[in-house]
Amino acid sequence: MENESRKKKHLTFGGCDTIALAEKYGTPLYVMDEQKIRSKCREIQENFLGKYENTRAVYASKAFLNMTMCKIIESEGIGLDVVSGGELFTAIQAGFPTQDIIFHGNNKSYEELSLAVKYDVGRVVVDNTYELEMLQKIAKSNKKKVRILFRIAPGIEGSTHKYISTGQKDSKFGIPLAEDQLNHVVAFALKASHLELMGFHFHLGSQLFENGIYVAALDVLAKLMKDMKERYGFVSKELNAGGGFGIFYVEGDQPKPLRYFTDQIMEKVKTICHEMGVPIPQVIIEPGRWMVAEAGLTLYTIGAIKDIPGVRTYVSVDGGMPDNPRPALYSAKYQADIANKMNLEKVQKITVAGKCCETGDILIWDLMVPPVKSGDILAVYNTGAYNYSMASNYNRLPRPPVVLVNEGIDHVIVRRETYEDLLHREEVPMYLQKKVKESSEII
Ligand SMILES: Cc1ncc(COP(=O)(O)O)c(C=O)c1O
Ligand SMILES: N[C@@H](CCCC[NH3+])C(=O)O
Repeated sequence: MENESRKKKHLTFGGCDTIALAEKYGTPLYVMDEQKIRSKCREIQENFLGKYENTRAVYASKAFLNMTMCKIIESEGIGLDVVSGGELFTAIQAGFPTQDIIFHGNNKSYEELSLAVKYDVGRVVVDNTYELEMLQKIAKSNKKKVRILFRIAPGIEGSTHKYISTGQKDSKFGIPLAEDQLNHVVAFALKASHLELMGFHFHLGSQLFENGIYVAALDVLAKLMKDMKERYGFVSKELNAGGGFGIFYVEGDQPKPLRYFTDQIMEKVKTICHEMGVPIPQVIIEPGRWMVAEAGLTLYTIGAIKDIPGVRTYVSVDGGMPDNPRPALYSAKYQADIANKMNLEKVQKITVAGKCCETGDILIWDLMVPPVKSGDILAVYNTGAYNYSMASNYNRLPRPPVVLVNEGIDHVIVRRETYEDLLHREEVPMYLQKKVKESSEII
């Protein structure tokens, strides 16, 4: 009976009572639902990998990465996109098959590329000439042949926040569509003894809802592929259309099923190849947010409540911009509920503030909730992407743990940071450690 009433009042997630999770692990707490991640993987299998021949999907691990996530992704037959030595190291430590890893980034270092070459990463997506020349040298000294794609900047802009738009001409990512630059890199790669050019890549941006921009970018790529075929006889074996598929955060967001994007991409690629008289290359997608955002929930405890009559009610939680910098960075919006009052009517408008010394540390403006009290638990939805992975220790706040829930069972996959962790890498120079002289020594 008591269980039933808890169930009615409490939010459940991944088969777990969120209030019980908050009591067990404390707050703030990231909760990830394994089944939700796996169902996205299955959607990819059914609507893309299983539907079209010669296709590949990699998960953009910058959205949410740890060794457990590597294991889940590997078990679902999906590859991994990494953008740094740290992400690559995590995947290697988790035993992820390195041939299924694609390495991205606009400024990969010598050390990062060396790690990629040493561990036989499947593809390196080369972003610029500097990297191209360095990679050839590293591959040569390791006596290995590295398979590469070129990332191009197609000059196509999606409708999203400008900080997460990447396909436009004026972008730090990708090789510009300038004939001399393109010819230079392609000619270099085709001659390079230790590189094998497989094709091209673009990534238009994040939280995108329209498939038309993928088609427009493929039109740009078609022209490039024709030029390269005519000039060098080079025919792309691979074409990577990036990620960016949008998800639902708040009213107004209109997410589409994966096939809305992938069917259109495949149809366009087929048409282009038919017109060019070349075989259809392997088509690759790299979703990040779409795979994990909805699988995540963040739990907070409500502390101070400040009512400014006639203005607004600030309700402060025990986390904020360090565990979710997205509202401060991109004016991102979220929905939330009071997890211990799910059966009550929403009659009060509040603004959810974080606990940092920043006026901009506001998680949600104007949220309708039931009458709220200090000690209530706030659950913020769809925080699975770019929250844990972008978390910081601002104001010396220890980062929250990540608990994986799966049909009623919970496991800690990342433990909570401690104050000791915060001091872990610190050293005080010897000269500052000297004690102040005793007064008897001075006089
Ligand atoms: C190269 C590349 N691929 C894939 C992604 C994944 O993007 P999203 O999380 O929006 O799917 C990103 C991030 O924007 C990216 O930079
Ligand atoms: N960090 C961004 C997404 C960046 C995607 C990578 N290029 C976000 O939270 O929306």
